[in-house]
Amino acid sequence: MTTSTAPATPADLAARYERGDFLLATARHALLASGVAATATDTDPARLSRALPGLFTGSGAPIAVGVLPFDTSEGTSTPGHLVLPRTVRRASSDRAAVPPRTALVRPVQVTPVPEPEAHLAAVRAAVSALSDRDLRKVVLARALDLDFAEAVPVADVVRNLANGNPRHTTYAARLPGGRTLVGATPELLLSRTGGSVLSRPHAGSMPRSADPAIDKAKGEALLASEKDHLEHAVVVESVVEILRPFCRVLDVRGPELVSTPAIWHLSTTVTGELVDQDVTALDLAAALHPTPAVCGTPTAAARSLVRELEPFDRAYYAGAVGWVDAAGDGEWAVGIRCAEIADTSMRLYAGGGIVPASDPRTELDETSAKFRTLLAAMGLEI
Ligand SMILES: C=C(O[C@H]1C=CC=C(C(=O)O)[C@@H]1O)C(=O)O
Repeated sequence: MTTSTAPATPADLAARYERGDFLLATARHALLASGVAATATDTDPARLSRALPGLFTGSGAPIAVGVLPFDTSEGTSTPGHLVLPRTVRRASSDRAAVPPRTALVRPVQVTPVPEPEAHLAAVRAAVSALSDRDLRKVVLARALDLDFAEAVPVADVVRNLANGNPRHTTYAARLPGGRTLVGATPELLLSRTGGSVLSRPHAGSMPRSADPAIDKAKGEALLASEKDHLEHAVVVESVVEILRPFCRVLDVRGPELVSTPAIWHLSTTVTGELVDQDVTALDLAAALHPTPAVCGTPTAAARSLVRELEPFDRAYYAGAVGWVDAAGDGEWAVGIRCAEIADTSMRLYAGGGIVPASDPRTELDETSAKFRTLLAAMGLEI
């Protein structure tokens, strides 16, 4: 195992990413992991975590990187997947910088899954199910399949994501079976640095506008929206409730208005001090996941409704992407604004929180805006 200290900027690392590597990068810090010293694959994140000390010792790698799927409940078929890499490069910088952009070929076919009309029907069904089944919130997603005449240039997509989303976390992770998950997420599930934990739940959205005055008004409308504050509060309550037993102090600040290039969001910052230093970043991420930002409340009933209403398996969309080291420190991002790439095709995912006051058309438009993160990286407007 080598940990490179050669000077590099986060932009250099994003530019050096190659298909098969693991990347977690903002314009100010980045981690690039390459090669495979060992892997661990398990549907139970707790078992993955318990296996880690032995894997660290056996492989000599002091860090594990990887993904958790959306569905981590008993009986799920999509496993969490960790890689103990051979090489890890890290970079941080006071000056934000991004790798250059590359022009990409256009897809030969674009297929929404389901069709927009069917998503509208699913949102209506979800709103009814909320009261019938006593749910406070459920997150419903749709997908967009892009087919190309040639292999998708994964590394170029990743560089374009980093170029277009410098304030957010661009990620790429190899999945079991050789596919690649790529995305640029604004949402931090959990980081642990020594005794300090940090979570930045996001929920409540409003598509942005190219017109500055309209854009500003949209942000203000989100900040004033009772429906979005409710959607957001459900997530913060869950994060706080789950972190509280692990932390001796917990500080909650927010919600505040934040933005990606495509969307306004409500975001809250939760910080805490760990009681027990043996609890790792992966343990905490597994305890929090799936938050109501990607699933709903109560979790099990919301997950059942997601399975009933979405015509696809989410796999790693709305999962978690990150790393944990032998000391227990680590960072796990929420796996949204992403696509799964398999050779000549890619599936984009976008979801939104549904509460009793949700309007189906607004929800459809919100998912269209969320697709823009990946579409912009592909140089597409659809
Ligand atoms: C589930 C997604 O976004 C979540 C994160 C931020 C805002 C959200 C919302 O307003 O619905 C979602 O909870 C997604 O982008 O696919």
